[in-house]
Amino acid sequence: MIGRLNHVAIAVSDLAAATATYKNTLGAKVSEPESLPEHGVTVVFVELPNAKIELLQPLGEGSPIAGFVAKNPAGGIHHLCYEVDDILTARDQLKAAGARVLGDGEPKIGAHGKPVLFLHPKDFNGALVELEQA
Ligand SMILES: C[C@@H](C(=O)O)C(=O)SCCNC(=O)CCNC(=O)[C@H](O)C(C)(C)COP(=O)(O)OP(=O)(O)OC[C@H]1O[C@@H](n2cnc3c(N)ncnc32)[C@H](O)[C@@H]1OP(=O)(O)O
Ligand SMILES: [Co+2]
Repeated sequence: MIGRLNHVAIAVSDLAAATATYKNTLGAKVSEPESLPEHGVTVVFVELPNAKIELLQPLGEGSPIAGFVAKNPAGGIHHLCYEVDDILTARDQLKAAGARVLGDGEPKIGAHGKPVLFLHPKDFNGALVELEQA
């Protein structure tokens, strides 16, 4: 069902500092920051030849990553995003298999303008999974 790895997300408390590390120390190509209030995050994408790294900073009240950043003040790997051909078919198969789809179960438009869903980390070996429609 899952296809390409789209991105690995790293949650941080200081997005500007993390962006500078990727740009200046690791020599990567980085995007401008983008605020996504409906996701409670501000994101910067690091463009690698074969995938992206998504740097995330909490945005606003009730950010879904606030607890994670509080527990990991130095930052930490937050989720893996896999591409799927049809997000609703994937969701329904995963629900039937007993996986917990987070939120209200309806896809939201993600950072790339495509529908995304999240799956509970405890159902996937401790790793939060994002699905993005290819
Ligand atoms: C823009 C978009 C895009 O790319 O297009 C994005 O990525 S937006 C990216 C931001 N949006 C999301 O992450 C949306 C989906 N995420 C969520 O709904 C939330 O982050 C949850 C996954 C439910 C976790 O929320 P929260 O930490 O507040 O809940 P909690 O404290 O009850 O945590 C429940 C248990 O899960 C663990 N836990 C929490 N976050 C985790 C993570 N990222 N990876 C692995 N485990 C994690 C906690 O340590 C705890 O374990 P113990 O019980 O063992 O202590
Ligand atoms: Co993501």
